[in-house]
Amino acid sequence: MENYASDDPGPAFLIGHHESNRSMAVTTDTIFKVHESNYDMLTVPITTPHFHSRVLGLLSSYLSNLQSPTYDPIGTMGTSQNTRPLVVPALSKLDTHLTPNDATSQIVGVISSWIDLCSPDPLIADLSRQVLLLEVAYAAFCGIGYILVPSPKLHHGDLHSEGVVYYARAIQDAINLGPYIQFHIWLQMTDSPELEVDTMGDLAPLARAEYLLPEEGASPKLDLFGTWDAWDLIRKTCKYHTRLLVALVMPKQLPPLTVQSRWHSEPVHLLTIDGSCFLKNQKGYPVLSKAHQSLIVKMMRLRTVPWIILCDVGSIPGIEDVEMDEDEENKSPLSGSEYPSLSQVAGSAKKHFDPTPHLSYIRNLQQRQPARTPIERFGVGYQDYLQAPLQPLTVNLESITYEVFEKDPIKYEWYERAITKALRDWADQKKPTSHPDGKVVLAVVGAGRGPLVTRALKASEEAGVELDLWVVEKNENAFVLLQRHNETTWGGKATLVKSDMRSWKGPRVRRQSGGKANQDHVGESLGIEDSLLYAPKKGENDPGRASDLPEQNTTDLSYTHVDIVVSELLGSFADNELSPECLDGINDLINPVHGISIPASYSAHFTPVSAPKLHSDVMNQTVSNPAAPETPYVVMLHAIDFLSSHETPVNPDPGNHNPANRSSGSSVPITATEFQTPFVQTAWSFSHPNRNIPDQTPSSSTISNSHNVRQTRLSFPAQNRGACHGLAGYFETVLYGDVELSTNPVTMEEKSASMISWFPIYFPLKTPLNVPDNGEIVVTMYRQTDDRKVWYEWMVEVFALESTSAAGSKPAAPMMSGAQSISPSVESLKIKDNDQRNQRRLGSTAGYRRVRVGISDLHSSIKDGCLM
Ligand SMILES: C[S@@+](CC[C@H](N)C(=O)[O-])C[C@H]1O[C@@H](n2cnc3c(N)ncnc32)[C@H](O)[C@@H]1O
Repeated sequence: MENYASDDPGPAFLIGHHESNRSMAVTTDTIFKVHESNYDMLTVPITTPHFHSRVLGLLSSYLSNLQSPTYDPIGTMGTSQNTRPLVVPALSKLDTHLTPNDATSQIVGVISSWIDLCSPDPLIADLSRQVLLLEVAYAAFCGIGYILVPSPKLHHGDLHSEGVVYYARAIQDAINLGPYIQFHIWLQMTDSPELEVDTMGDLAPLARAEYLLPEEGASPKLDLFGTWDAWDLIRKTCKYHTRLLVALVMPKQLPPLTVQSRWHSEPVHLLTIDGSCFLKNQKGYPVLSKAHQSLIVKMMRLRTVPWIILCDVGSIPGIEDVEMDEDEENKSPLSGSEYPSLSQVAGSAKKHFDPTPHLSYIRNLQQRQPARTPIERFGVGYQDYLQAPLQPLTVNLESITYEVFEKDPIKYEWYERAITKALRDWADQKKPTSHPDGKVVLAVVGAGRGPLVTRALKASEEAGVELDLWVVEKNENAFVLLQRHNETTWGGKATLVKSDMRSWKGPRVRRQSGGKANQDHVGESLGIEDSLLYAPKKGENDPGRASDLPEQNTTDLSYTHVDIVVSELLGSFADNELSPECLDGINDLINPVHGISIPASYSAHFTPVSAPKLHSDVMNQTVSNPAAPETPYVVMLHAIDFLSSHETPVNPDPGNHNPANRSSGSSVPITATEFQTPFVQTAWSFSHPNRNIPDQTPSSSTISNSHNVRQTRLSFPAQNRGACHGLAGYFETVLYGDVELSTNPVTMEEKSASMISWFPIYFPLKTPLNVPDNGEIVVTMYRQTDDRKVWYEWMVEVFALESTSAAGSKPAAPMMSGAQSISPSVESLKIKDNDQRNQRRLGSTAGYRRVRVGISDLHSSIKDGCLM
């Protein structure tokens, strides 16, 4: 991996400084010093310790005077928890250091960490809610744009996650109160009870005993998805609000990749790294483990690059007193903006003190970001951006759209390879051609601006096989360019036909020689409405055809077959731009014995995903477009999590906090963390020429398209709980022989790495479905047609496994219903699939039964179907 080149500077890191016990007024001068130290921002508590003691005092006097409520005879008082509510008075001068000034734009306000919005004691929860709202209101008044809200407290004695719903409700109020504020919920990656430590002055321990469960001493366990669960509840309560974001704590010990990839799919806008997360290299400099570096690299490639907040890493020079220990005072200098390698340090004679070594390290990490892949560079700005799929059949594409396709470094190269191979095979196998002179009749159908024509001509040269080349395109604007290319680039070697390929009658050839052949004759003789054959004037840049060919009469021309038809009519889900219907239209023109289609076949694939950003965007679009949640979108999927995947990561990083893998220097390459391999399955496929098209009824005015209907029902085991927001769709195609293209993440590297022409497709769900641990997601999908248009229908069911015997052990994978589970590319899953099918034949798995716990609507894109 190279580092970023100067023409690809990579994402800029914005880095902030957080001090847990900061209590000072922030002025423009403070911010000046922050910038001077190379930080970009500062966190500031919204209120002071004075406010904290005022609230504690209020609570204490309230509790000491508390009398039990007098219950009325019909018990209405029993339904009210706060019979005499405790009201926190508005902030006073001493309660906050914040004041509206120019500095506020560089500040992240921090909500008091001593509150407990989740407390089972309604008094504490309500007091905390009031503190939150007072602080938010004041921050909003001051013009603060970003707020950090301490995480919900998940453990209260033996109660677990009970109060998250109160927290969520309070956050909803806060969002409404600060209409210009972005709220960052400060979350650990996993729910680890020992990370929830109460400190002096916290409200949590003040919860009254009657609201807590008697502790039975069962020690709470680590729950890998516990904090994600809490986040899911909060954001659902707040209806996926676009101003509700995650501030994610980088833990000292990183959790499994399944957990990391889940957070990567969430709106993480702040990444907080505590001083304790850093290791020390041999020279005593703070460094991060390789695993931490790789995760940062991965996170920094999100569409919205998260800001990094360094927490408790020492003071900013000039702002607070720098307390140095002797060791630190003797440390070596940083040379320029580069963080020094060990040899640089050893060789440096001049010694300086670096007051912000953690910051210097992160700045150095920024410079060592690996180069972006071609698709990442190509897709900048398009990550997780919903686009309506193209309809090139009914809408004429613009030149710029073709230009974007033509930038693909792989697609055209692979087509050329496929055509060359097909021509060589044709010649080697001495197959008769459809041309009387023995030329192979090749037609590029749907030629656009002609890149495949250029490739066909190159392939002909490479293979040493002569072509009779036909070019069909229905876009009259693109056709102008085809005419120009034929004249200037292709030497008039192509015969151009402006027509919908479905109404083209096929190529024409002379059966006898001796007469005067002229392209004009060919054009006149076609007799196809709205079609045009391009015939350059004699002597006018027309070396190949008009002047060289012997004269003959048009009556000598007759239709012939196409030996090789080359097309690129594929969409992100293979058949969604109606390649099957278009190629059916020329099926009869293809040489019935030896005819070849490039592509020979293509297949659609999908897998269920969690995609909160896409869900939120689709919901927002629904306001103006009710069909939005029933539209398949083309998206460069990025912030998504695959719900069904291999448990073993593709590229496990053993370097997680292993001192042997410590990185100290500027020269060590970093790669982005690779998450697990998804379980992607094949929905259906099409192949051409299609020898099985049923005969059309002569009495019917329309062509029956029922042979292009498809249906599938596939089951996906889901190892970990999550929220299913939709399906990610891909395609694979066999161009010819072993030349294949793929956007399927499982096979793309092997088949067509670096191809950029297609982004995946996303089939949304109107309402997300929650999936339990070790659950099963079953997807039923249809490709439908009414002979005028084509559309998709999709529906998702979620199943949980329920033990039917007290002592049953968990099966390796969920049970199957009527669904298939086949992935041709994933051998291990094939084996699992066979096992499951065998089980299905037997009818049960001992000790377990499937319980449907969720079902989506039957979604249909009929309103936005593709017109045939
Ligand atoms: C995805 S573009 C590919 C263009 C070009 N072959 C390339 O690879 O850059 C598909 C092209 O097929 C054309 N097309 C689609 N359906 C067609 C049809 N039924 N008859 C003729 N052209 C068609 C479109 O106008 C468009 O130019």
